[in-house]
Amino acid sequence: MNDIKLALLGSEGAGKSAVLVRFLTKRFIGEYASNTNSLYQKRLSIDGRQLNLEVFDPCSQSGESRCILEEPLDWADGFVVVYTISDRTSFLNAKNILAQIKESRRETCKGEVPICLVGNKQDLCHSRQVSEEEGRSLAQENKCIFQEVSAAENYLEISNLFTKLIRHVMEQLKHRGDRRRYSGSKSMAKLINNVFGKRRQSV
Ligand SMILES: Nc1nc2c(ncn2[C@@H]2O[C@H](COP(=O)(O)OP(=O)(O)OP(=O)(O)O)[C@@H](O)[C@H]2O)c(=O)[nH]1
Repeated sequence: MNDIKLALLGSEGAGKSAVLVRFLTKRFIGEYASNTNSLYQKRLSIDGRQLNLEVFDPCSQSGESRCILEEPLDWADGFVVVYTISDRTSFLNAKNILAQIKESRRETCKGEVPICLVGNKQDLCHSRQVSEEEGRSLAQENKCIFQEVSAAENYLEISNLFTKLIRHVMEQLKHRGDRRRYSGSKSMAKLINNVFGKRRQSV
């Protein structure tokens, strides 16, 4: 069984939890507790391979320029960076997060870091502040998968995005001789507990 570890990053209220819960449960749930770090786990089968997916959804901290946590950066095999198309600040924050991921992986990761840039709340396009083209070029600059989605309205696009990202992660892991620094024994649950003393969840 392959372990795939993803971290969700983005501004407060960008819809990280909504996107993830849509993928994991096919449902949209309007409000989530945002003051806890959560680790979601799910068994999946992709291309006939059984996977154990773990996704870390950190709680937001106040301040857009907050530093993302070092532990998820080290721990995760891939990242989902979410911004809101109707909030330019969240887009700028996503840009900053992408730079931080690249910087943190510069030394250790020879290949591309699997990242998916998600422009969420596409249903709010009447109050759009970030064009689709801007999102696409930021993704191209950073060699990310890109898609605008609406966690409120769609499941399929989100599911396809996660599947693409997971495939990319599987490719990268296959080519990484050293596998990962944090294998089974040092799980994210432990890391989260070390840093925050918070809970873990299973979906
Ligand atoms: N219209 C619309 N609202 C959305 C969408 N996705 C999420 N929301 C709403 O945006 C708000 C924030 O969503 P969350 O999923 O909690 O966002 P988050 O990024 O996890 O927020 P934090 O946990 O505070 O960092 C909630 O009120 C959601 O209902 C979407 O696609 N469209």
